Amino acid sequence: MIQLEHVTHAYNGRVVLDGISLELGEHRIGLIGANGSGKSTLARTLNGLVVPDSGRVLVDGLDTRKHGREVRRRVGFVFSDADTQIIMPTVAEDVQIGLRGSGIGRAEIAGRVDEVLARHGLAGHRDHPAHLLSGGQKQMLALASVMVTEPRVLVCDEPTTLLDLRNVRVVTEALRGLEQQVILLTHHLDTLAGFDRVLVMDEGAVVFDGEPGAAVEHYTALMERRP
Ligand SMILES: Nc1ncnc2c1ncn2[C@@H]1O[C@H](COP(=O)(O)OP(=O)(O)OP(=O)(O)O)[C@@H](O)[C@H]1O
Repeated sequence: MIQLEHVTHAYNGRVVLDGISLELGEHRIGLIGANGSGKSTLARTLNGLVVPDSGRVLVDGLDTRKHGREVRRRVGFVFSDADTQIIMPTVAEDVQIGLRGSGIGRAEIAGRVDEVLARHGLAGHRDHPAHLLSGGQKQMLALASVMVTEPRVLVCDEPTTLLDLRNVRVVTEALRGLEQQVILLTHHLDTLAGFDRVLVMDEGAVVFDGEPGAAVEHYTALMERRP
């Protein structure tokens, strides 16, 4: 369970999160809203990448302000541009690096890497140069590299933005199949069908909180009213 209590954050004096309080317990939660409405900043507070100016974020009762490392072990983060997340030369090395310092033995690491690569459709690319993968494969690798650490929650910040339609489907299906809690930020509104809950953000506040169809309607109406 993730709890936000009166979370407020400003950049250069401009408030981008304005006193947000939420309890995030559902399996699949979507977060939508206009560019600049504060979605990424909110998402980054969930694993302590951003610590709010005031208020607090609790992950299983752990305050992100005090327990950043422990929180990041529980809350994995996938970015929209996989290139910024892939850091090692080969596919297997990139997955493996997430387990460095975990105290897990070599044989178990190798087994976990193989299993995660297979689950993400990358078994045949084990020793491939990571930078030569297609955009969709890179996003699956970024996902695999986070999933190997077995987070309890996965926050995905527009993971399909740079992908073609086929790969949007591949990544969306992969996210749907996860047992973990998934919090998905997206401008691809149709990927939220079947989600348990969708939040709409506008100007630093959550302005709608409900089921996907109603949330998309609310967001569409909001955008149509904009000059
Ligand atoms: N590190 C930063 N320094 C200064 N301003 C920032 C920083 N990060 C975000 N902002 C500003 O905060 C506001 C909210 O940005 P944020 O990225 O949270 O919005 P978003 O809803 O995720 O937008 P998008 O849909 O475009 O990704 C924007 O005006 C942005 O320019």
